[in-house]
Amino acid sequence: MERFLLGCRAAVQMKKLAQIAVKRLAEVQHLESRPLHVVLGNEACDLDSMVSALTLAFYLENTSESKAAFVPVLNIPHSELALRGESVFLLSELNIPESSLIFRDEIDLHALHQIGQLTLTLVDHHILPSSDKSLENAVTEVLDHRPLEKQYPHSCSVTAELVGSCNTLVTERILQGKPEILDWQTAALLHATIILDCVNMAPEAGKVTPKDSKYVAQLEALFPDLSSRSNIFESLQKAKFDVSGLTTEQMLRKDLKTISGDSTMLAISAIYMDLEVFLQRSNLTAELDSFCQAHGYDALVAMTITFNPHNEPVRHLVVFCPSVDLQNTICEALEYSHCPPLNLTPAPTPHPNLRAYLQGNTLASRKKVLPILRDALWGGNPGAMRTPSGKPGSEDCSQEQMDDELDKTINPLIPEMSRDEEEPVLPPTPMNSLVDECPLDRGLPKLSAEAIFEKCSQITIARSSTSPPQKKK
Ligand SMILES: Nc1ncnc2c1ncn2[C@@H]1O[C@H](COP(=O)(O)OP(=O)(O)OP(=O)(O)OP(=O)(O)O)[C@@H](O)[C@H]1O
Ligand SMILES: [Mn+2]
Ligand SMILES: [Mn+2]
Repeated sequence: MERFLLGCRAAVQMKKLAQIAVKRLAEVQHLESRPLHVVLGNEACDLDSMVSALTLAFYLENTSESKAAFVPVLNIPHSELALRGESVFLLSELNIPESSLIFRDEIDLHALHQIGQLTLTLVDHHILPSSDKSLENAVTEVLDHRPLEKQYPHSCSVTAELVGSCNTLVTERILQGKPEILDWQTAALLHATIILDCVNMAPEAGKVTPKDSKYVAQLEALFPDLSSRSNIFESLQKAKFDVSGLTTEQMLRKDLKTISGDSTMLAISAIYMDLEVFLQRSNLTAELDSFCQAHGYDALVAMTITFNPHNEPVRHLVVFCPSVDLQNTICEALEYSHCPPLNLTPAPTPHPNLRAYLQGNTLASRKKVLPILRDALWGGNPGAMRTPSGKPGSEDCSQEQMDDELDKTINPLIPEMSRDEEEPVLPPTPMNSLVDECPLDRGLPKLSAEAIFEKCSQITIARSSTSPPQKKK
């Protein structure tokens, strides 16, 4: 009897499995017929890029009439997520499994584009690196928070607004479009990212704008049990700046952008440590040299940032370049830049291939330094500078821009200086980085459409199964 009963059970189990398989097959076939609309962040894949891709794809999937399947793709290899401590921390705090995410080395965008199954929304950037140039005509939407450096056809919807965080623009889109889809987990992702990008909404950091503050307040009004801003900022900042255990190569890759001139490729890495500590790293020059050789970079600019006892940023610039001529071109461009002036003071270094400076203008982050370097690579004449679209970009600095720069540098020092109320305090004009080399040419995709479907359904399951997750103990 027992054998008979076990047989019945097996038959029923098999039946159930067969039904699931048929259902899955139907779903996959359905997906197979649905083109993919990928929401893609930038190649540095900082928290702003990751979260704006996740949340905008979520919004589009829940509101769009298009029959496309909307999928967020993190524009880095899966293996590189671990270098982004703040992202790993936030995903774990919000119970979003890393396995539910889709990374650039797990999906072949070019192959999908070739069979006409791809449309793209770019978030937190709007210029594709040369290795992705052929994807340009798949771009149907841009959502970015730096000045536009490239025109897209009218059929492409472009939102570019100089706010502190791209996620402010995503939050605005959701709250104006379909606020009811916003769940606690998605709100927490948006809220935390805007707070980190805007340095805890501190005006003296020069990032936050009225729109960032407005939407952080709206998220808090809708979800009063979101964590406190200082808790969020401190834990994300700590995770972001924790570079313990990273090799020099990993530190260089952790927050990297690249630009290219005629035949020159330059990497710019944000380094979250003090200059002195960085220069004392063992074998530094050899490490920098092999990093550049391995990736075909002709020079590397490391932008270090730490904080003094008053918690103010201290910035240094390090220029590594074996070619004396190119090193002089880069250093002169940085030293003589006036838009913005970097106020550089040379600092001692252990090696002739290395030049270092203390950067007096502590508001000038990579968004400001990158255009100076790009001009230098294009022959130092802003008019000659070419954005990837081949259009000359104007890097000339108008008088009011220079006054504006001066303003930004002086204002935080004299808080009582009245700000023109209706004039919103804009963050330093972030410039898009002309990423030339996509650091992701790592061979063919590993996921078929079914596996992508599997991942997407995991995301759905992960989302639907979570009420506001209890904070981890
Ligand atoms: N004033 C500050 N106080 C505390 N933390 C600060 C302050 N300014 C920056 N940070 C922290 O350092 C990280 C890097 O900031 P950044 O160098 O200004 O650059 P960014 O990442 O905001 O923007 P970029 O100019 O690099 O543009 P992208 O190329 O990244 O698009 C900040 O995240 C903050 O934690
Ligand atoms: Mn951003
Ligand atoms: Mn950055």
